[in-house]
Amino acid sequence: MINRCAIIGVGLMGGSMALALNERKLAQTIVGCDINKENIKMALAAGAIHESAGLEAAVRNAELVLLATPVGTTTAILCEIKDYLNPGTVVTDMGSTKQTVVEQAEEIIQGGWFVGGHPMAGAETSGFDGADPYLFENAYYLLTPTCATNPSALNFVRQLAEAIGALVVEMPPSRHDLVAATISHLPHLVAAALVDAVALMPDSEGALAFAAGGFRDTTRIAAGSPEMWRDIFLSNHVRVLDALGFYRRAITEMELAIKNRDSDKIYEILSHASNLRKGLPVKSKGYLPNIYEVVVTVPDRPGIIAMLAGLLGDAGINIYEIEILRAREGYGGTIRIGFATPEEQQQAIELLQQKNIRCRRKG
Ligand SMILES: NC(=O)C1=CN([C@@H]2O[C@H](COP(=O)(O)OP(=O)(O)OC[C@H]3O[C@@H](n4cnc5c(N)ncnc54)[C@H](O)[C@@H]3O)[C@@H](O)[C@H]2O)C=CC1
Ligand SMILES: O=C(O)C(=O)Cc1ccc(O)cc1
Repeated sequence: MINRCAIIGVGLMGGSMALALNERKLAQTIVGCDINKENIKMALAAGAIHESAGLEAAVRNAELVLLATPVGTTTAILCEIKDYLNPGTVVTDMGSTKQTVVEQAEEIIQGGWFVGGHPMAGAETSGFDGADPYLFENAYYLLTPTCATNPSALNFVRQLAEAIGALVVEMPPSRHDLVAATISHLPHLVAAALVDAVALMPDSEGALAFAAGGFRDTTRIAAGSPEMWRDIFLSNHVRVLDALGFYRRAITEMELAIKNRDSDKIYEILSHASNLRKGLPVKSKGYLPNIYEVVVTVPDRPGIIAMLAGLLGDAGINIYEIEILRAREGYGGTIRIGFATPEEQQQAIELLQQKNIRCRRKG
């Protein structure tokens, strides 16, 4: 158990970490530090942090200092706290970019006690309000040690990430930044550009209102914090521009195929992408195995979800996840239920059919 853990920035990520540490009783005292008093208030009220303090008081005697602020603030915060750390205090961050941050952190925090970290889980919301103790469950947690990293510090952070349910993968900071640029930063850039593209359309007013699921799915992340994403693009500008180059190549190939009315080429590009996309695990979080889904159509009645859950629960069938796909008020809706095994999926279908509930296997 960690005696005293300081979390700088108790927004979505720092708040989730605080909740996760408490949930698993991994830290005796968690002290939060944040310039946003609202987030501190919420974190204290939720019992996520036990105390709040300014930077100096927060990190004094802490065994672990965890930075969860926008990446543009990391270096300045490290400079401000470095003189108040005990020898051997482990310092880690949760920022989305690594190379520059790690280079600078290793200059500031001597002895290899800084370990770069990046949990590959999150949301488009920010602030403590959206914090979730299970955010890191089954998520990849990337660590970016270098030859300067102290092995005990690395081990400490690895064990912590594993203890909150994450799967740790180590990679060099430069590799991290290229991977993150391609699978995370570029998608954000594209999502933002897609939303802005609508505004470029002649007579665009009102067009957004017609957006169906596809537009919503591809642009969800565009609602993310502009401050956080500005810092990410600035900090990882080299790799983001590389990723943009890959994207430009893909777009140009498609543009040419459409210009040439090249039906085979368009089909080839789309089916290549479709196959790659279908190969992703159903859950957005990395390494989870497939889940086995059943789609249920039910009338719109109060208590209908409780009825479904009760029916399955009484039969000992565990619901792994549940989502309302569509609903028409007063009529009915479609609900997707996920199970961990094909056996449970089959049992659920048989049970629901016995009760004359419309359902089908998905996928
Ligand atoms: N949002 C996401 O999905 C993910 C974010 N990250 C990274 O985690 C870090 C935190 O992001 P979020 O928690 O989403 O942002 P957030 O906006 O929810 O929380 C950041 C918190 O840091 C505080 N803060 C800012 N400057 C500060 C300073 N100088 N001193 C003390 N507190 C300060 C803010 O007031 C805020 O409460 C960022 O570096 C981001 O790149 C990493 C993975 C996922
Ligand atoms: O909202 C989502 O789906 C995300 O992908 C969140 C996210 C944002 C930034 C990161 O560095 C990692 C994950």
